[in-house]
Amino acid sequence: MTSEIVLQYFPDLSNEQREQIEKLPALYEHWNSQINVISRKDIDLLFERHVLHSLGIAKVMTFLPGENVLDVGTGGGFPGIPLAILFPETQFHLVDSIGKKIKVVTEVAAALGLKNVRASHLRAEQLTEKFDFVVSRAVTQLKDFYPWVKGKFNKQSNNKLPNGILYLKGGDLTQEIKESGLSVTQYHLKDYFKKEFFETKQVIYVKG
Ligand SMILES: C[S@@+](CC[C@H](N)C(=O)[O-])C[C@H]1O[C@@H](n2cnc3c(N)ncnc32)[C@H](O)[C@@H]1O
Repeated sequence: MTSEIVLQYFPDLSNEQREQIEKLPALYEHWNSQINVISRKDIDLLFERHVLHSLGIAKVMTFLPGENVLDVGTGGGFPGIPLAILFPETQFHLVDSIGKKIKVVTEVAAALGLKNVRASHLRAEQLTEKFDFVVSRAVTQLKDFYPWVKGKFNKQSNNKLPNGILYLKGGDLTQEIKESGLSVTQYHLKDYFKKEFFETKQVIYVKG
């Protein structure tokens, strides 16, 4: 397994970032054997299906130094860990309602020396802090997700999009978007990544 596919689309990574990315397979193989956070068949495709997919958010948004980003339902750390590697000066708070997943995230972040990651065992609804952006993948439908994070955004926006949600989704989202009643912007990852896996994958942006 090689990190080539990540470097192909993110050629400007520093040596430290490359080293952190290259450490991921061994770390996830180790932790996945104890606590299942990635499906077994996906471990072989870690760079494409998890790391590069998570970094799809970075094709839509460049987080700024000092900004705060929440990853809701991070599981083993996706998309939060790859994004924290890419944006070392942005603060990431990774939360999950299952404690053993947070154990994996905490261990992986420590092994990578990531100083900008905090991981907490809690439900998103319990959070009282405010964030600039909320990221997520594979947690729940937009109509259920939005109320969890509503009102948790800093008022001041400094990026090309106002503070809000950047959610990784796939497949036909027509019904889901309609049911949510939200005004969304869809970014198609096939415009950035030329692999079949990304054919229907999107980043969904919702203003906070
Ligand atoms: C299918 S997993 C996805 C994990 C990760 N985001 C990924 O894409 O690999 C969904 C995760 O969301 C977590 N979750 C579900 N509802 C949640 C909530 N209200 N607050 C925090 N985490 C939640 C679950 O515990 C689970 O780990």
